[in-house]
Amino acid sequence: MFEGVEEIWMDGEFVDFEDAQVHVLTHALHYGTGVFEGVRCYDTAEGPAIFRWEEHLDRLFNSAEVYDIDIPFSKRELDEATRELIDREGLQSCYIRPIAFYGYGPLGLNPGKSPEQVAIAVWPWGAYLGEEALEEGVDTAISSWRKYASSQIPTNAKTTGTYVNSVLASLEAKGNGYEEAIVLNKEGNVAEGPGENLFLVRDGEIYTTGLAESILDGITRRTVIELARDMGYTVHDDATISRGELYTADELFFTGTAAEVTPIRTVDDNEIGKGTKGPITDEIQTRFFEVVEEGEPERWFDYV
Ligand SMILES: Cc1[nH+]cc(COP(=O)(O)O)c(CN[C@@H](CCC(=O)O)C(=O)O)c1O
Repeated sequence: MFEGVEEIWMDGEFVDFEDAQVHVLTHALHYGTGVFEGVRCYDTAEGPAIFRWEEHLDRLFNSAEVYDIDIPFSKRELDEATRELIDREGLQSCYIRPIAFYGYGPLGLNPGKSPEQVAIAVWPWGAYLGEEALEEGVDTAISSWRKYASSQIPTNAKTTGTYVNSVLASLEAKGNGYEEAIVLNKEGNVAEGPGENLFLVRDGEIYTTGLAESILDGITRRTVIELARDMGYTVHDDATISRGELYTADELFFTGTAAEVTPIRTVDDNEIGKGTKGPITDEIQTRFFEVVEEGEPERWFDYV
């Protein structure tokens, strides 16, 4: 996955890939006390451009605030470091992974005097669930693991430690021969995927789980809601979707920085629609890729 990656930006310096190490007693390794982002730089018609970078940086700093992580660099410094790293790696398009975390210091639940560290890595990352998935869709299963509630752990923060919930769901799905899981919240209604938001199409209208359903406020989710409305679709962005509604949906799809717009073709072996990418999903996916290839609207792109 990281073939060819030469350097990582770490705590203010560009370090060789193999030197980007942390101590085994790093606080975040033991207690999951880190926050991160997943961002894409696309090779647009006008050259490499980071997609909705400002929103991602805002979310990173907001996530950090939840855990009193005082990121010791400004958004501008992280922005400059990222652009320089992409340039030094000679990448036209890439996936960007900023992470801020409590480093090696006294252990114990109170991070106390642990240093606050930041690293940024970039690497080429193609279709998250596989190229074929973008065209044909993925086979999914409802996870037996529920999404943690926002009253238990803030779901508006991308916290490293909380991804064990996603890992469990993903391991279970793949262990049972499916490509991805769909996770229900503690009420038993649909939350999202382990690393994606979920959209449902029924009778020509589009639904996605509301932020109160213990989901991440996905930036791709915001993008798709806006694009779909611009295309004239009615979008219900605060829906409560039951498990049964997944089975009877006309179309389903995931959205995410890594997943982009990935159709869902089956849920628990039930075919969705015709068991392949639905027509509205196709329209939205096509529009999404037009946007990221053309670099339009400008406001969503920061050229490297
Ligand atoms: C739980 C979850 N929900 C929704 C999303 C979509 O959010 P957004 O990227 O802002 O549209 C992501 C992103 N998942 C990231 C990490 C994936 C990984 O495997 O790591 C991503 O897509 O980069 C999630 O992790």
